[in-house]
Amino acid sequence: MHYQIFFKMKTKYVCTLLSKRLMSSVSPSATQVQQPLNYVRGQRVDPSNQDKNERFSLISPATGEVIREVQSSGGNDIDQAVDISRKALKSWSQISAFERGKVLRKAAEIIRGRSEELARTEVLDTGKPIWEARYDIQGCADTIEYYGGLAVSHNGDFMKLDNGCFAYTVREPLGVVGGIGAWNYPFQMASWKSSPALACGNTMVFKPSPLTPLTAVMLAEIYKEAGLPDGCFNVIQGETTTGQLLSSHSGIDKMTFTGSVPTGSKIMEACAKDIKHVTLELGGKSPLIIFSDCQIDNAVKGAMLANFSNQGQVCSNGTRVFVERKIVDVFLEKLIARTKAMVIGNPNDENTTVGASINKQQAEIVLSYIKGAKQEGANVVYGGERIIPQDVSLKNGYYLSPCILSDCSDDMTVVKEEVFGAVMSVLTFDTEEEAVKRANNSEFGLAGGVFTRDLTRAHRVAGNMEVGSLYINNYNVYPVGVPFGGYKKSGLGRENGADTLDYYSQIKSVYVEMNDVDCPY
Ligand SMILES: NC(=O)C1=CN([C@@H]2O[C@H](COP(=O)(O)OP(=O)(O)OC[C@H]3O[C@@H](n4cnc5c(N)ncnc54)[C@H](O)[C@@H]3O)[C@@H](O)[C@H]2O)C=CC1
Ligand SMILES: C[N+](C)(C)CCCC(=O)O
Repeated sequence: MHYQIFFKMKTKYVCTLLSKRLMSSVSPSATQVQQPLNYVRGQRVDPSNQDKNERFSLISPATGEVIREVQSSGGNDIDQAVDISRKALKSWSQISAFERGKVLRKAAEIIRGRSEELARTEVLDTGKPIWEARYDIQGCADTIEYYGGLAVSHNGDFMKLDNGCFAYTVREPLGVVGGIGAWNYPFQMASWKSSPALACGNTMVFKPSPLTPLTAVMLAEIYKEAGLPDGCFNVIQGETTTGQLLSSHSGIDKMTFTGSVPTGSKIMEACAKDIKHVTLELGGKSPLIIFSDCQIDNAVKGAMLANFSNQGQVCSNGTRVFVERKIVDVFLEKLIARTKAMVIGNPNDENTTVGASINKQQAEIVLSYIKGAKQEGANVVYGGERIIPQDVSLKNGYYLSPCILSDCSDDMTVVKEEVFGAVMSVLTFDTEEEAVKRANNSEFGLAGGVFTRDLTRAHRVAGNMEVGSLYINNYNVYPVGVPFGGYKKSGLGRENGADTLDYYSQIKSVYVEMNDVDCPY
């Protein structure tokens, strides 16, 4: 479902479904949040890691409060989770794809039934507005259902050869998959990685980001309730060391990762030792080209979707907004007016459109990019400041007003590097050729967009852009089934589409001789 449609539904949904009483009854309870967060052999467990000092604090982005301490998983925990996944692989990989698909489809149904609780927990972890969290959870149910349906269709081929001989191919699972997620879409990362992996008959050990540990383990419980045998999906919590131990573990056959380019590169390096398969969904600095013949209000909305969802913490964000010079003034005027109307505040409030940054450190990175941009000559035409909401309980959260920078140039740091916050750089151009050339002048290639009414131009630009996902007259929509992943340094492999199943399986070719062996010896 598109964001816009979701926005329209939001008001109705709020009025009819979400009385305050219902909201509190589905919010994560303190007891639930305090439960063990590792999940191994079909149950929540605390890590056995002997070093009790290896722990981290879970902090609510909305309030800055410490919610709990989480102990990191160590080598023993990972050995155990990998071992259990290996044992579970034997039977799970032998079950028919139809039966595997049924489990996934059932899990999707359970997610829909628990969506409000999942969304509220995601808000607690991430600080994103509740309507965005609902949208994410709903999308995850769709993805899991989609792979549940697709499981049966992922088959091999048959090849007729000479003299009655033939060959066939079988799609087999890779084995035990290690997954590592980032903090901006925690439930989505666990779902997008586990569902195609499980559909192909793999088992998985998943490590969420230490900033957002709460919902992956809920997914594990949902899978169990849906009939997934114990040991097929395990969750371990931890920081960098735990991630390193997982990605370098010799019992892992494939790593799938979402996060920053430097970490992705380290994971790929760790995988090289054992020639592990790897999927990397990394960062971006995506371009959005707005031509003067566009429907301008749509272009403004598209630029906002490309920059301001999830506090700007989205890998595919179109942060380099190239606007044709003759419409830049009117574009900025409309953009500022709409951005001013955004509501910054408590992510659990229905009307909030800008929640909290994930933490102080990330907010400071964002503010320092804005400061640097000013020093390099950009003009802050709106936002880019820390806002302390009136609600005193939120005073320790990091709330930033969405920032619009004009007068940007391609050589500015803010225009070259991934900021991972709501900072839109507006650049001007005169010709299509120039815009495309400048858009492609980046080490990243995750996504891009074009707004124009000229269909020929739209498709020509789409063809010329060096990106994995291209939007014509919209931005940042992710319908299930449409592959997502990057060109260049933005990654390897694809998620969310049918092709994804190829990245979680390998082909075995079987040759069948129907005659006597013809041998020259
Ligand atoms: N493009 C994207 O999708 C994302 C980009 N980022 C960018 O990355 C910056 C840093 O944020 P982080 O959360 O620290 O991202 P990160 O990429 O360093 O971490 C992501 C995940 O990898 C794990 N990890 C870290 N180092 C590892 C290693 N050497 N081996 C294995 N696993 C490892 C982390 O524990 C986490 O689960 C942000 O400021 C942002 O700019 C962050 C999240 C997502
Ligand atoms: C699919 N999407 C863009 C919503 C999330 C992908 C991961 C990321 O932003 O880090």
